[in-house]
Amino acid sequence: MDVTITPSRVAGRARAPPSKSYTHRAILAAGYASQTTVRDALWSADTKATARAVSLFGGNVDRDDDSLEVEGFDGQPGVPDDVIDCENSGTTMRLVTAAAALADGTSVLTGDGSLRSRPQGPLLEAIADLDGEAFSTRGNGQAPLVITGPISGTEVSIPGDVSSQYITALLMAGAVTEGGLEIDLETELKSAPYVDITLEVLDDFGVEAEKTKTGFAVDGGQRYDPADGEYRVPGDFSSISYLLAAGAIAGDDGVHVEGAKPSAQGDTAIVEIVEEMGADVDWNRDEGTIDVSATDLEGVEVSVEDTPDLLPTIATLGAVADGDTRITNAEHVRYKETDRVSAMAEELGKMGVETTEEQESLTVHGSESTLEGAAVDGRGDHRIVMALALAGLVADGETTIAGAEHVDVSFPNFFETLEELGATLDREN
Ligand SMILES: O=C(O)C1=C[C@@H](OP(=O)(O)O)[C@@H](O)[C@H](O)C1
Ligand SMILES: C=C(OP(=O)(O)O)C(=O)O
Repeated sequence: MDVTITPSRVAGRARAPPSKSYTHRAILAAGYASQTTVRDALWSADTKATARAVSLFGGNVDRDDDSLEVEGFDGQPGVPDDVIDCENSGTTMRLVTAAAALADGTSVLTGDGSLRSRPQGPLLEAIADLDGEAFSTRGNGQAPLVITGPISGTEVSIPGDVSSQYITALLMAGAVTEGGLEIDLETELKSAPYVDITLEVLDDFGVEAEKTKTGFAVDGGQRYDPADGEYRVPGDFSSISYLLAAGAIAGDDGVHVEGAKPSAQGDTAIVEIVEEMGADVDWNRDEGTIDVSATDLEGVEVSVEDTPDLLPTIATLGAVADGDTRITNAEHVRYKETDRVSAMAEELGKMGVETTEEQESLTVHGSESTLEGAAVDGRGDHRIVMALALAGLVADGETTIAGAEHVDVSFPNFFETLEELGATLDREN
């Protein structure tokens, strides 16, 4: 689907969708448990992939409005009777790989072209070190993956600078092994707040896991058992970043965002970033609301070491701001649905924005006057689509984004939400 954005101002109320990261973990944790109601779940292409995996392991997920009724496989995944298709979801592939290593037999995982080009090697090696069998059919550390369990080892080391999802995966699976797992980090950990999210969800499901001097540890033989059989998902700050950015660049009369209660998400940093760039921002943490309105923005320097998913949003904010916006510690942002560092440099380039790209950083040389409407490519990546849509709000002339349907990965009603805020859009199939 192509979406064409006509330059527009935005105003009014918008609700953030529930967190994708928390929903994935809640669905899989509920899979490890016996029976759980997951409330306010995000039902998107990616979280559906995790739900399908839970079903293939012998559980069942039923949707009832915004709640999911999850019948778990009670700590012991069965051998799937079909290939597990993780589609576009890195989180699903990593978390499910470690779950598959608990089954007494073989599981096969695959995904779409983007997911089949992302790195899985360190997790495969970890499973092999734990006495499971794990290989990439092409021998290149990428899916399709073949995993045979059960694992039996208790100590493993893994790099922390490729994906934190490997650690999340091992912690979630390690809790139901016999001997538990000690995970040593071979490098510094990037995307660290995502492991904090995991520890928070584990705790809410009654599972103990901890940070150690050298990494993380989880005892085995634990039961996933949330209080009252229920878990509630908070709002998604990566998604909120687009709403705040829309308000900061085009919200003269203010945008009011709901669903923004504090949680372990590193991407809450977007509130400070937008404020530092000069927007008027007021976050009422108790109510879970953020009010933002547009002013002239100025370039900033931001490290995305902990917050890789904010890069596309910050790049667009930087394009509109006056002066340079330097986004640093961004190498791991190249291993996402697409290489987002290059994707944002090239697509903003089509809109007349100058950037300087280095292996670990992106500098956007901004100024609102330079943004020109253009035909751009969302690269099959939900975050690139949404960040380019924001640029389209303030460009000179129309911006057409190809592949706009990919917002269904994390923010299925993104374009409806923009329209409700007053943006003028045209969809073409
Ligand atoms: O665990 C998670 O929910 C996620 C972790 C991050 O990935 P990496 O740990 O691979 O950087 C993030 O980019 C992704 O969108 C979601
Ligand atoms: C990178 C992302 O997700 P995943 O790793 O689950 O594909 C994302 O949502 O930006």
